[in-house]
Amino acid sequence: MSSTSGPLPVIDVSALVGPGTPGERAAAARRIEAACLDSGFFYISGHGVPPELTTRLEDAARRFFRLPAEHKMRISMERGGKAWRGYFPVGAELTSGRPDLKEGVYFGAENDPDDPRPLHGPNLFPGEVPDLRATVLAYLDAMSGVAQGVLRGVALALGLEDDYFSSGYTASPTMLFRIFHYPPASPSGDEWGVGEHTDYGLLTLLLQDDNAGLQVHTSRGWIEAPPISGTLVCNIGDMLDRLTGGHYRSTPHRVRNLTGRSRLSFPFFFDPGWDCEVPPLPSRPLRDGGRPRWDGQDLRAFTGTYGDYLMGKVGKVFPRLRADVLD
Ligand SMILES: O=C(O)CCC(=O)C(=O)O
Ligand SMILES: [Fe+2]
Repeated sequence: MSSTSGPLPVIDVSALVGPGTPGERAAAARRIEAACLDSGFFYISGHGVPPELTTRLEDAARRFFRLPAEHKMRISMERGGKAWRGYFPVGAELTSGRPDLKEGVYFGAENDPDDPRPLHGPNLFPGEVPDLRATVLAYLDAMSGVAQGVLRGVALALGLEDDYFSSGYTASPTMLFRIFHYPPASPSGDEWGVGEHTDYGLLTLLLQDDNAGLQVHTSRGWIEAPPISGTLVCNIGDMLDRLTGGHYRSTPHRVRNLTGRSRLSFPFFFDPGWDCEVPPLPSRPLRDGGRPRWDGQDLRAFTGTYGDYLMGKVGKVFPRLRADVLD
């Protein structure tokens, strides 16, 4: 249960996200590679997202969570149906089989109402916080540019063309975005804001307010990933772990808010296209001989598309919504 403090690297990605010389890009890629081989978690600076956009987002999110419960329920996930968008109250999501001590709103790319794919469709925005819509959509747009830049670095690190992801797996990415509010946890209880899990896709980019709570399970034990102003926490998901034969780690993490204050976080998930299969790269032998990972799952054994993989996970974390999404 204990966690020790241990710094994760802060990597300047400006040369990958914006203009950069081949030398600068290669240097950033080497730092990303070292972090991916180690814990699979790092901070990024130089991402170019305007601070006023993140301030606006935080401010609008705070106003939303302060609304009376019945107002928040006007955009409840039940109304989002198979698009899997909208608000869920504290206790409705079960990340690792137990209710999480958090409430939140699920968003994604703004899709057509007739999009036949599960988890695709229009977002639900609250009428009471009218600026949230434009702010979330601007933030999604900014994040997809940052994610393509970080993946350019990952591609270079893997010895691939720098557009390997942007012209392939993420040419038409699956993008999900959430805003979470973690009420303070009781220091004597054993409630988790988010239970231990790994993320499902390629990359997660996490904005945190100034309250700590995120913990990462590295080979040196559980360490904290506290907020660092102006940075985002970046971690890799199961699909990048699978693609690299386990060389890049999709590392378990969890959240416990012991600050005594309300914590807000904003994870953005940048994942392969819905219909993409993500087989391991041919040139990579399995790390540790393909030893099963923390949860006993063998990522290599899965067959199917990223959409299939994601749907398998969704049914577990939102059992009540499963019928909506799966029928
Ligand atoms: O809120 C956080 O700090 C992390 C959230 C997270 O791990 C997730 O949504 O996958
Ligand atoms: Fe996560």
